[in-house]
Amino acid sequence: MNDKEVLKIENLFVHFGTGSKKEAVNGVSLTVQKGKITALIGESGCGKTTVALAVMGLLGKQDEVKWSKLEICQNMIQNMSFRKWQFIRGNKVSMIFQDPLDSLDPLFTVGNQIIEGIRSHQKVSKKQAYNLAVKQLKNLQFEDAERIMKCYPFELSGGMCQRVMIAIAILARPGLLIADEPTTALDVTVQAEILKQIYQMSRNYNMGVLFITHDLGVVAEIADNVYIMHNGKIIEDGNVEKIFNHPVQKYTKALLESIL
Ligand SMILES: Nc1ncnc2c1ncn2[C@@H]1O[C@H](COP(=O)(O)OP(=O)(O)OP(=O)(O)O)[C@@H](O)[C@H]1O
Ligand code: NI
Repeated sequence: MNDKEVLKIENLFVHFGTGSKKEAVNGVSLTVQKGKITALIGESGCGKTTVALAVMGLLGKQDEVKWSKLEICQNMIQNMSFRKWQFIRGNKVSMIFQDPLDSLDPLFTVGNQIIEGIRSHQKVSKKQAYNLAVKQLKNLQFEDAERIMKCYPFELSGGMCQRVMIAIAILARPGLLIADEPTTALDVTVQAEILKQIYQMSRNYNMGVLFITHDLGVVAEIADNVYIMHNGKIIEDGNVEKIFNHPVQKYTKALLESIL
């Protein structure tokens, strides 16, 4: 891994203990660069989320996971050592999940959770953290950010919880952000603003982003590089211009035609 890269996966295989006979992820290799957005796209069930969960060390004990190389922000991951994953998850990587409702703690206010998140990564006072939190929420289209800070998760809609999760993930200033369909639950104007935020964060803080989606419009808008996944394998990759204008594989062409 060179110092421009924040994620390097070589030959990742995942086989779910409880699932079908075939591999959910079948020899995937990909790289995410600093300050760039790398999209992982493909139809539902092709294995995108499974790749993300494997990188985060979040697959179950009964699942078989192996790789030739997995490197995150200059940390070589040899096996699923719990402590190593905790360190990496806490310090280097943030993930925004497809379903936000499971990710917030129902017992604490939104403000509490954002402030805690900031203070576990940056040495700032509670007041400074509060101000950072309010500013970030405003950037994510919460006009009444001060009121939102006092709310419990159950008082917010799914889309609002998702934006809170995005605030927490961004404020952790991770080297690598993994965003799994982060805007699917949101309406179009909010979605556009959030994509802009993720884009700016990646440029301003040199954060590498692995952006999982099946929305090619979104990919065209923000991605620098693209990996096309099909049946557990990467079938084509390249920069966004190459993929959209000069696709090689039949599957990629079909995928592109389906949105035109
Ligand atoms: N916990 C699990 N146990 C068994 N099989 C699973 C499990 N999670 C996912 N799978 C299977 O693994 C394959 C890949 O699933 P995955 O969730 O990674 O797809 P995806 O590309 O993220 O799809 P989507 O776009 O719908 O989110 C699917 O066939 C799915 O049914
Ligand atoms: Ni998924």
